[in-house]
Amino acid sequence: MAGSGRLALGTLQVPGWVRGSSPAVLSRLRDAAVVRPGFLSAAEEETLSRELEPELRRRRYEYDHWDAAIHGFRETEKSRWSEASRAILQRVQAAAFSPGQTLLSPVHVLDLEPRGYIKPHVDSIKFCGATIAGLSLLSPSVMRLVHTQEPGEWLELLLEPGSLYVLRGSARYDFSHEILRDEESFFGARRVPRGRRISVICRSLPEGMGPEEPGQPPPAC
Ligand SMILES: O=C(O)CCC(=O)C(=O)O
Ligand SMILES: [Fe+2]
Ligand SMILES: [Mn+2]
Repeated sequence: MAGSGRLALGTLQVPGWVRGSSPAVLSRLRDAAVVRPGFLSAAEEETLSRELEPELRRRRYEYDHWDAAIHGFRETEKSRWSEASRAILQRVQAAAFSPGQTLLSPVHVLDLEPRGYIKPHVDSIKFCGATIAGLSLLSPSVMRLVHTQEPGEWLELLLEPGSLYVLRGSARYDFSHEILRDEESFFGARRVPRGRRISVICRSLPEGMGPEEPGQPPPAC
């Protein structure tokens, strides 16, 4: 629907950037899988990509063995940020996490090349808490969530550059998430051509884990 960006499904208002297998799933995950398009201003997108580019460029894209979750990527765990980027990350924290949640302190930065993609996985419950929040830069992509016990239950999120997504609770624990490869990158009938995509991902620590002893998150966390 032009203008409102929302589609009425019965009484349920579904934003134009979320699709699901049924109104029941959409309704159930309404607060658990959230996308905020345009969360970043153009200037903020520029701030982040400018800061990340030199660090990422030093690394090589990896094409891991057959069972790895992520293909065609390079990544870094970043602890030191410019003041401007810290302000952006503070906004992510305020928008996605509750005051009681402690965040994993290095922020995960993932650079997917145009052919790169992420296979379905659930982030390790040992190292990551109930909330995952990600900023997308450069290229749009489609994130698909599939229920781990009921494969007919799914949700798709359209992640435009500058958007923020949040997965929490059931969307984080009961559904796998993946980023579709270019050949499969459709949001319904709409083709979403994949270019290089950078994501900046904040995660809460598992409950009961203090910030001093976060352990070493595995690469797929
Ligand atoms: O790139 C993203 O937004 C998600 C990355 C992801 O799923 C992970 O690193 O576990
Ligand atoms: Fe993940
Ligand atoms: Mn990861």
